[in-house]
Amino acid sequence: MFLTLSDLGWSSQFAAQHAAYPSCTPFRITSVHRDRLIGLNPDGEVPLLTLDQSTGTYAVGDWVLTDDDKRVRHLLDRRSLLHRRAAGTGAATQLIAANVDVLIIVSSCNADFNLPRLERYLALAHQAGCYPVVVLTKADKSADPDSFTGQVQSLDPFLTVLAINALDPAEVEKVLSWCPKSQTGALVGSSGVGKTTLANTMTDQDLATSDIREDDARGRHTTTARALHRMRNGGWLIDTPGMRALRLLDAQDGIDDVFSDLVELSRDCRFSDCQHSSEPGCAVQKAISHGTLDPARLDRWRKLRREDQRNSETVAQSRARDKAFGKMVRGVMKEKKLRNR
Ligand SMILES: Nc1nc2c(ncn2[C@@H]2O[C@H](COP(=O)(O)OP(=O)(O)OP(=O)(O)O)[C@@H](O)[C@H]2O)c(=O)[nH]1
Ligand SMILES: [Zn+2]
Repeated sequence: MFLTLSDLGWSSQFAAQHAAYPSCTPFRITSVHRDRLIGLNPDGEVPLLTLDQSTGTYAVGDWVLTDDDKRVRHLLDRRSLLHRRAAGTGAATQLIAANVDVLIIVSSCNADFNLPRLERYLALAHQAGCYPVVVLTKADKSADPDSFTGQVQSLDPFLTVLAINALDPAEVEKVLSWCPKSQTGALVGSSGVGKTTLANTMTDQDLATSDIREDDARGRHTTTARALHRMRNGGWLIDTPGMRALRLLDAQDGIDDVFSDLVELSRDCRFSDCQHSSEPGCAVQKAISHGTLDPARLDRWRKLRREDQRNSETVAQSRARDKAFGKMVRGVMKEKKLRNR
């Protein structure tokens, strides 16, 4: 199949950056490995090397410019970026995907349905710069799917919300229409909500078995998961293990976008640092007492902001917090011992 650069998501924004380095060749990154990248362009898919042999600053979906030896010379400015805190270790961030146009937030019309979780993903989409589309799967199993879409729509009347049966290609068309030809989508959501089912229907493939076999630097066969998949309609779908474990990071602005009604309200509070609990002149509490604001929404806003602050702490900050906590615990133990004497 012949693909042009624009089929791959190339746009005037990238072309303008390429113009400064006309002798370089553009590639879209389809997977990132420890020592090399895999790039795709109209001539096919090839391994690319970076100048310092590290790949941590690149993400699937990135556009890069290479020299004639297939070495990456330039990383083009991203339209959007999804990242997360690296698992287990301190505060290092891990890039998950770049240049994602549409973040498909998947939940289902059953026990998984959970508004706070949807708000978290919406904040993530806003922060990353992606257009959010909420897809509620298993509509065929629910007696009243409209009640679920209604709840999501109550978060934001302009939000795109689709309730579908992810196994039915005709219904999945509705999702595809929000991620048309040459646009890039990514799926997020909890385990079991139907991401794999949806991804398979969108790509007409069995993604679980679409790994690529290639020879690594030492000539061994390795099997790696392909991360950028072409969809039925000519769009692209990014599916990586990291995508499935996204947490909020530095998402203050994204959270405030999702809770813009609360941000607006708090501008009317008497104190600029109002915590909206029992301060006099609090516009948020006033809205709650007038019944125009659901107090649960205020709780969810607070909780998300706390979660984001905690995830965005630097290593030094989290050590200081642990140290302070240890000190507090030791103090309590000491006091207890003294009392028990
Ligand atoms: N009836 C019905 N079943 C669905 C639908 N979507 C998913 N399923 C079923 O739900 C189960 C879980 O779906 P998966 O696609 O594996 O879920 P997942 O989100 O990929 O889960 P992880 O792989 O754990 O992340 C499978 O048995 C699917 O066949 C739907 O819209 N309708
Ligand atoms: Zn207030």
